[in-house]
Amino acid sequence: MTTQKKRPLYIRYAGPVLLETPLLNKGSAFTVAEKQAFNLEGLLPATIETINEQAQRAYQQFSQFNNDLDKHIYLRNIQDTNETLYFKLITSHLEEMMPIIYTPTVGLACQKFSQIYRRKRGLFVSYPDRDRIDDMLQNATKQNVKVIVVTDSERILGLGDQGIGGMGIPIGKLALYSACGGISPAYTLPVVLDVGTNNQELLNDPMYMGWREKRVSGEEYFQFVDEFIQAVVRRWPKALIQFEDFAQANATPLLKKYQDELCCFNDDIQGTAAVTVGTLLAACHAQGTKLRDHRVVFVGAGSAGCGIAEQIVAHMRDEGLDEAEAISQIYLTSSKGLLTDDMSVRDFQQKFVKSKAEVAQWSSDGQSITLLDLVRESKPTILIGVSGVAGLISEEVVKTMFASCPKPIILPLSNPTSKVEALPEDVIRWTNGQAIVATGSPFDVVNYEGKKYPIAQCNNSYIFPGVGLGVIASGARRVTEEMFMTSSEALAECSPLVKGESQHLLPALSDIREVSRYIAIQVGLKAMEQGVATKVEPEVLERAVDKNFWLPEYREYRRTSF
Ligand SMILES: NC(=O)c1ccc[n+]([C@@H]2O[C@H](COP(=O)([O-])OP(=O)(O)OC[C@H]3O[C@@H](n4cnc5c(N)ncnc54)[C@H](O)[C@@H]3O)[C@@H](O)[C@H]2O)c1
Ligand SMILES: O=C(O)C[C@H](O)C(=O)O
Ligand SMILES: [Mg+2]
Repeated sequence: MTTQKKRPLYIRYAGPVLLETPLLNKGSAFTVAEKQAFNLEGLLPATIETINEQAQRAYQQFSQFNNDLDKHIYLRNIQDTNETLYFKLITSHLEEMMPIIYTPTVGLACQKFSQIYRRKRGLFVSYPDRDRIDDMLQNATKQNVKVIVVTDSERILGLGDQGIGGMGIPIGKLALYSACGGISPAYTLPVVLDVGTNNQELLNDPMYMGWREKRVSGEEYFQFVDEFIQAVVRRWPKALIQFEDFAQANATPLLKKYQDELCCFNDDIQGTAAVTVGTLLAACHAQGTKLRDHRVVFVGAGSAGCGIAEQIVAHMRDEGLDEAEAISQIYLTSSKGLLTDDMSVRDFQQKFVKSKAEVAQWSSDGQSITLLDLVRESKPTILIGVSGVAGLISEEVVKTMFASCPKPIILPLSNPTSKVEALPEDVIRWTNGQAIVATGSPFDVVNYEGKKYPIAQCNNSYIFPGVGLGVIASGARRVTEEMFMTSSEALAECSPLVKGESQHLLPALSDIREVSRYIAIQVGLKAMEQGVATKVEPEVLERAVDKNFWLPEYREYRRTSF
């Protein structure tokens, strides 16, 4: 990545207001000349520090907290007072701090959102204020918004309905847009749509800060979301909108409604599919297999499960199977067992249901076909957990799979850590060290019989920052399925295992910015090929990626004349 000296910024704030503006505040790094020009004399200690010195102090303070939620609160406080320093700090310690600002700690921060609330960040768009959404967007502290992450908080990770507490997720995702995808925090806006909550604990909690009503649903809900979307289109017509952590019943309908009309995507459906297929492509490469050689069982048939299944089908087709053959190798289970044609299922699950007549004899109790029945009978080579339920991938399930598959690929992807379908160390032990394992939340290396097994974090955070950068740099007006497929392939190409560099399935976090840049260029090229980009020259795209890649360094300030 090339770094260029940035032009000075012309600033119209001064004095305490400048110090209270997180995008502009430099704290002890204001120079003598700036202190004079911006009425800061006397407001700061005498020593002028570099951003590295500031980050050193902040890291020392961070290290003094001994629980992750306190560390999270501390980092969020830096983010709300000095965004440049925040990104300097977290990008210098990404491996240590990503689990604090993002999954899994962000889950707890969402659950405790009203209790730990400190300062404003993002937009709270509440249902009772629905006739004033345009005004709210005018109030946003960011004027030139390029990426919005929006949630209605109904399915926060595997933790269910968190009311306005779900705001923690858009904040965390957008922090990664800047830290991993180089998108300036000046361009990002986290939004929570407050349509009430069905979480009775929150409704009973006197501290709860959201609209204290049951969730709005049905037509009124979709109309409200549409009012928000149309207001965004009026204010920032080119902004990329990422839908995040919507419940299963709304996630797919919203995506279908808007994906051909706006520049938008659903991260849980499409981002998750892309990172999972990227991980599977890397695993296949390690085994010398193709995706089309595999039989895949899903534990969970919701947004993530069906999104991944669709993209696996698309890749199997690219590898020569026809659609029906590809679908026949994929099995989805919900809490009622294998999806079969005698069940009532959602539209997006329909194509994956199996004929009950053909599989009825698989059932051991003559009724539903449980996960164990399915694994015993279908003999999968890949098992993917996206249920949000801890422990579903049991010892018996794994050992049954292993009995007919000597090199199983097992991905317990549910977040946060407390919801993981199986612990990696157990899976490694139950398969005598033969399984390839990746999880959604971060896990330590597993030591088994003297050997070390690194556990890849198969999380959509490997995908959305690069996709976002590619969309911005190419000026894409839509985010297509093919752009996501390209992002999976680009991620797999960056796998250290594929490159023969190490046993790691996915790249190290220390390389994530280079990986995002590579994904961005491939995604931008795909957008051009498909005619949805405004830039059309590959060299122009590469330059735009580098030009858009924001790095956390202070810029020189000059005073605007009023
Ligand atoms: N690693 C990642 O990047 C990533 C991305 C997206 C989602 N996820 C995780 O995946 C989980 C599910 O997300 P989603 O958006 O698909 O949710 P969802 O609510 O749309 O789907 C959950 C599915 O699990 C099924 N389920 C519930 N109990 C079950 C049981 N006992 N047996 C089998 N299936 C059961 C439900 O029927 C449903 O089909 C969450 O925990 C989320 O954190 C991880
Ligand atoms: O937020 C994450 O860590 C991944 C994913 O979007 C999820 O909902 O679990
Ligand atoms: Mg999510």
